[in-house]
Amino acid sequence: MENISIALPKGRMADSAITLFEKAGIAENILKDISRKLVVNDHKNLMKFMLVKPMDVPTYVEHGAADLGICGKDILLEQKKDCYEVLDLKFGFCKMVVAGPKEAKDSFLTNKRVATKFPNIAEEFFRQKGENVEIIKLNGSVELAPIVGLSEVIVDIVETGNTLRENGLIVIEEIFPSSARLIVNKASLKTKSQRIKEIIIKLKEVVETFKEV
Ligand SMILES: Nc1ncnc2c1ncn2[C@@H]1O[C@H](COP(=O)(O)OP(=O)(O)OP(=O)(O)O)[C@@H](O)[C@H]1O
Ligand SMILES: O=P(O)(O)OC[C@H]1O[C@H](OP(=O)(O)OP(=O)(O)O)[C@H](O)[C@@H]1O
Repeated sequence: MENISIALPKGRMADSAITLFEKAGIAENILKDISRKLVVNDHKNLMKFMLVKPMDVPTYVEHGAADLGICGKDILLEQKKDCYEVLDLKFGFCKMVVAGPKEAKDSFLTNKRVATKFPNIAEEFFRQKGENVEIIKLNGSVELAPIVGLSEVIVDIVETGNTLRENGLIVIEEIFPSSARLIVNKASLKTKSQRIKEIIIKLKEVVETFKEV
């Protein structure tokens, strides 16, 4: 039987991703060992789990350092890496939006400045609308940008809307909904086809069971 390696996202998606594999019976108890250790081997099931930054998951999978990975649809659309997206895992729900102060909704600005962690998504969104914008790449706390005059609007993730509210911003336009996805290395799907398909089927069963509850 071949060894299978899986890149899981650190951060807010980690618990749900780990629980999913445990519920599917793919990894038993092994994942509780993940704390500061970045790779955990389940020798019994010939599985290797690695914990990486969410933004790095597609890189590990594209290069084949991981056969499978879990990350948000937002990251897949931003990076457009060369791997297969095979399953919507139905957690990590959020929305990609354009947001800003109320005034920004009503005014049409030329050469608007857009602060974002997602420069490619933002660029493509405004290009399709025929709007000329300047993209300002940030790595976090994006809601600060319009407050301090770094940008007129932002393109960012919204879930509860609390961060926008607390910073006096509103949603101006929705771009797309996002949730966690299972991705697969293209070559692995051919060379380790049987094991990978078994894993996909087991995860799908868990995802569908949760949906019915
Ligand atoms: N507020 C949120 N609520 C629900 N899902 C979110 C939220 N923010 C982000 N997500 C989803 O979870 C994924 C991982 O987000 P997380 O904040 O853990 O990592 P990150 O954005 O790369 O930040 P960091 O730089 O802190 O690692 C995102 O790609 C997105 O799909
Ligand atoms: O609608 P809410 O439920 O308030 O969630 C939205 C916030 O969550 C994410 O930020 P994160 O917590 O990842 O921090 P960051 O600013 O460092 O990216 C996102 O970028 C928003 O800022």
